[in-house]
Amino acid sequence: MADALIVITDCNHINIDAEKAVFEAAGIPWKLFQCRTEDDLIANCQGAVAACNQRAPFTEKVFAALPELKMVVRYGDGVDNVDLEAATRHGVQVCNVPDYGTSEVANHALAMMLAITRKICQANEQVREGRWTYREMVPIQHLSNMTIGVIGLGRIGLAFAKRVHALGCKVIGFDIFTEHLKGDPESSFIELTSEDDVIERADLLSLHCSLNSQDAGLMNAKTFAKMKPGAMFINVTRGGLVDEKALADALNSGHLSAAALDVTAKEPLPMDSPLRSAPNILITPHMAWYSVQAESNLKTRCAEEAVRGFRGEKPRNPVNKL
Ligand SMILES: NC(=O)c1ccc[n+]([C@@H]2O[C@H](COP(=O)([O-])OP(=O)(O)OC[C@H]3O[C@@H](n4cnc5c(N)ncnc54)[C@H](O)[C@@H]3O)[C@@H](O)[C@H]2O)c1
Ligand SMILES: O=C(O)[C@H](O)[C@H](O)COP(=O)(O)O
Repeated sequence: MADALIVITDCNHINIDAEKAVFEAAGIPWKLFQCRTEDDLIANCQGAVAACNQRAPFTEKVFAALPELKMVVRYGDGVDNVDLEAATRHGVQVCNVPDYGTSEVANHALAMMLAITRKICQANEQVREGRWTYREMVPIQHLSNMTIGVIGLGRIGLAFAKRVHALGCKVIGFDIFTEHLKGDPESSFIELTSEDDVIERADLLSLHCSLNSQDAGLMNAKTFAKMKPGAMFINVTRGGLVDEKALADALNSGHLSAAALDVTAKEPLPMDSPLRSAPNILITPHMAWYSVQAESNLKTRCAEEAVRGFRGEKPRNPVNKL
């Protein structure tokens, strides 16, 4: 039997100094791998009691092959790469690190909104190419004339809504749960309505809902067609929420005037993705969460949770109920 340890299953951060400090202070043996597949996880994680995980897929097959595993902690917020039902069946506690970078992601979505509404990237390209005129950028609308639609009003969606409200925009929103918003004076500026109404009335639609299997393809040819002609679209949440071919078609036809994505269905974005040749699209490499402080907060908290899992202590941020 392999010795008990904590594994980092995969991690593309600049370094793992924060985790190393936490594990060494706790006196717990640990190893770093760069697993991509189920088989990588099964081969490398024997003996692991707790795992820090970035993107590698924890599935039924993986849990069944790792009987000593008691906890998986995601480096991040979303847990869509972990089969929660399978984890629960195998008695594995899944945890995440919520709110390590809420303001970073909301700020990134806001930066994307300002860039696409003010046509900053096109203007920059044009100046570099030697042209000095605003004529190729017309029209640009006054921001406070815009209605911003927000789907998903959790931590990040709400933080984004507050930012755009401060700019004078009208905010309409939809969430499958709204209990936390009722009677909250800080979010009373949001007009809560149906998902369809948000999609149909928004001049700019921004997704902030978590990805559940039933939400896959939430934005598809049908829902993009419902959006106003000339509307804009932002997704900093998960690429799986969007049919990317349908988004490229909506941009190519001019039905949508612009889009900005921080996440794509497959990451890195495949070289043959139709999004690469679509017009008026801004794409960043799943970096909305990043700041020096958010990264350090994320890594330390992820490692501390894994130590609690290793020791059989109560987790701080459980996602599934055992
Ligand atoms: N790009 C990045 O770097 C980055 C960083 C952090 C988080 N994220 C993504 O952002 C998501 C949201 O993060 P959060 O901290 O705000 O989470 P959260 O749990 O606070 O909010 C998610 C909200 O979405 C709602 N929701 C779920 N399904 C929905 C649906 N079909 N329609 C409408 N609302 C729905 C939930 O009720 C909840 O209020 C995460 O799940 C993650 O996928 C991305
Ligand atoms: O660790 C990272 O690279 C990011 O924090 C992480 O992958 C982003 O995950 P999210 O918070 O979007 O679930």
